[in-house]
Amino acid sequence: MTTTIPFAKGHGTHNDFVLVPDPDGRLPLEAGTVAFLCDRRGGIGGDGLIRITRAAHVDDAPEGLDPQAWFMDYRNADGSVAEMCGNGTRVVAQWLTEAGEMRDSVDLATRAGVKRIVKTDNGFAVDLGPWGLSRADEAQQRGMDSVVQVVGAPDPLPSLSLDLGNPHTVVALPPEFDLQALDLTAAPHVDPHPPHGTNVEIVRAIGTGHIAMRVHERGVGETQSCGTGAAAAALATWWWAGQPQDQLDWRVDVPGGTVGVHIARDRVTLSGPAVIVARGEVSLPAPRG
Ligand SMILES: N[C@@H](CCC[C@H](N)C(=O)O)C(=O)O
Repeated sequence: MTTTIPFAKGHGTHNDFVLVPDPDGRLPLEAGTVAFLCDRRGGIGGDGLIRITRAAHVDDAPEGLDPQAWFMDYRNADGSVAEMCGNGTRVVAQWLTEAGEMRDSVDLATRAGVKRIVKTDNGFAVDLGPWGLSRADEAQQRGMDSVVQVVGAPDPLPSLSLDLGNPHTVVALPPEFDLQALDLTAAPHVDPHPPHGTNVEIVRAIGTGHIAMRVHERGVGETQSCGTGAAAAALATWWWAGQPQDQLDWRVDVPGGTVGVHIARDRVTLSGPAVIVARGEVSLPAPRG
C-alpha cells in the first residue's frame, strides 16, 4: 500500500529543506525515506529534511523539555541526524507562522536545546544559545587547533573548531586564494578528524564586521548557506581578531544571500529571511523486503 504524506518546501538564504509536519508523531522517518525525499532528481530535493513535531514524539530529545513544545527533528540529505540547523529554525518559524501557531515569537526545541525565535523586519532572529570552542586547549587559545586541506589551496590551512550545538571547523582563507575558485565538491580533509564529523566553513574577510563564506556541510556537501556555520565563521573571525567588544555585529555573505550574526557574551544570535515556496503531497516508496 502506498503511503502519501503532506509536505512543504522552504529555504533560508537558499539552504533548502523538505518540511514534513507530524504534530502527532505518526511518522517515524527512516534514513532511506529522508534520502529519497531530499533527492533532487528522484524526490523533492533539499539540503535536509525537517520533521515538525512535538517534543513528546522524539525518542532522542534532550531531557526536561515540555512534551508539547514544537520540535525541529532535523535530518541531513544523506539521512543522518543532526543536532541543530540555524537556517532551518527560521524556516520552521515561517511554517508555524503560516499555520497560525506563531505570532511574534516561539520557543523551538531541538536536539541542541530550546531556541527562542523572534520575528524581525526581514525574517526571524534565533538565539542559538551558548557557543564554545570545541577543544579547550592551548592550541585553541592561539586560534587554531586543526588543519584543513581544501582543493584549490596547495597546503593544509590552519582552522578552529567550534561547537554551535553541532560541530564546525572554520578556515580563514589567505588573501592570495580566490574563495569562489575553491573546489568544495568533496568534503575538505580535516586533521584531526572530529569524532562525529564536522561542517567546514571557508572564510574570506571583506571589511570590519563583514565576511564572505562558503560551506561544506556534514551529511550534505556544499550548500548555498548554513546558519550555524555563519555564526561559527563570524565567531572564529572575531576570536582571531582578539574578541573586540566594539565588533559584535557581523554580516555574513553566503552564496545564497546574507545573514546577520550578533555576539553577546557566551551567546550568539542568527538573523535572516525564511520562505515557504511550495506545499503538496508526496507518495513514499514502498518499504523494502
Ligand atoms: N544548514 C544548517 C546545518 C545543518 C546540519 C549540518 N549539516 C550538520 O550535520 O551539523 C544550518 O543552517 O545551521
